[in-house]
Amino acid sequence: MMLRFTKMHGLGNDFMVIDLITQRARLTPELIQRWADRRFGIGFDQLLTVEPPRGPEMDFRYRIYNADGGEVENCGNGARCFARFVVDQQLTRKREIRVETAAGPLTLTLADDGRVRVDMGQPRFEPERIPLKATQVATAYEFELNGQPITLDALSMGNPHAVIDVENVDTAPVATMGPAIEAHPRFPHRVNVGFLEVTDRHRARLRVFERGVGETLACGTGACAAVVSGIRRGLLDTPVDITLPGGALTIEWAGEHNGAPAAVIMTGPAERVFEGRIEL
Ligand SMILES: N[C@@H](CCC[C@H](N)C(=O)O)C(=O)O
Repeated sequence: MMLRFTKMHGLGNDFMVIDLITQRARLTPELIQRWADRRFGIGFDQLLTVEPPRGPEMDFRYRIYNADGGEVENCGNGARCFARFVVDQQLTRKREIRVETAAGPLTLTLADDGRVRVDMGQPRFEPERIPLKATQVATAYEFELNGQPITLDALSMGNPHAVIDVENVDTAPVATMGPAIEAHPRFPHRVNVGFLEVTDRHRARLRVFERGVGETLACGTGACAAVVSGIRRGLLDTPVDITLPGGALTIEWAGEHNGAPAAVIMTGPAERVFEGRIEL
């Protein structure tokens, strides 16, 4: 049986997108790993599936799998590509789309300039919701890594993120520190690791070592987590233009009011690359 798919990307964070409304497929971690391979497969950071919603208040269900085959809760660049995909494939005529994810509902809006605006929901700081082994909420957690002390912030955007401040992202130790923190025993579900350089109060640069993938050209939830962390620690003010190796996103966050964090808004591009069919 042949399965239709679309290759897409958001700032170079690339996806295989499969319509599971008009087609059927049983996905296994082994199959996803094989397809994700950039030499022997299609090549992607994440696989996204478009599925029928399970409740009447949602338009679609959106599921996300990392290149290592593991299903994850959230993907910001994927959410924008999801919105572009369902409109281009004429699966909806709406311009404001409600989708169900493993992290909760998301609202995706197609703007007139072709960019997609996503209400990414509330960030969460409680250690048990990240999850992170820590006794209380903080913005600076002390870690030991290969015998060296390091300080990082941690929060959840539906998926877990660590944020480390660096002077210059170009020389940040992403390839060495990224995998060591991703697999640190204090993050029982592993973690995405962002290296944040604050340029001024409304601009920042970021590189992300993604859980289950490695360093990617961009990470939408990582950008949201880094901006929220920067605003919470008094380093940044909303809105923030954050530049990743693959391009820039605009992130807005109105902070916390009466102990409740505001939702994070992410705006950026979503591109279709090609369509294909693969033997299942
Ligand atoms: N690329 C994504 C995040 C994908 C999931 C992440 N690797 C995880 O394991 O949580 C984004 O744009 O947010």
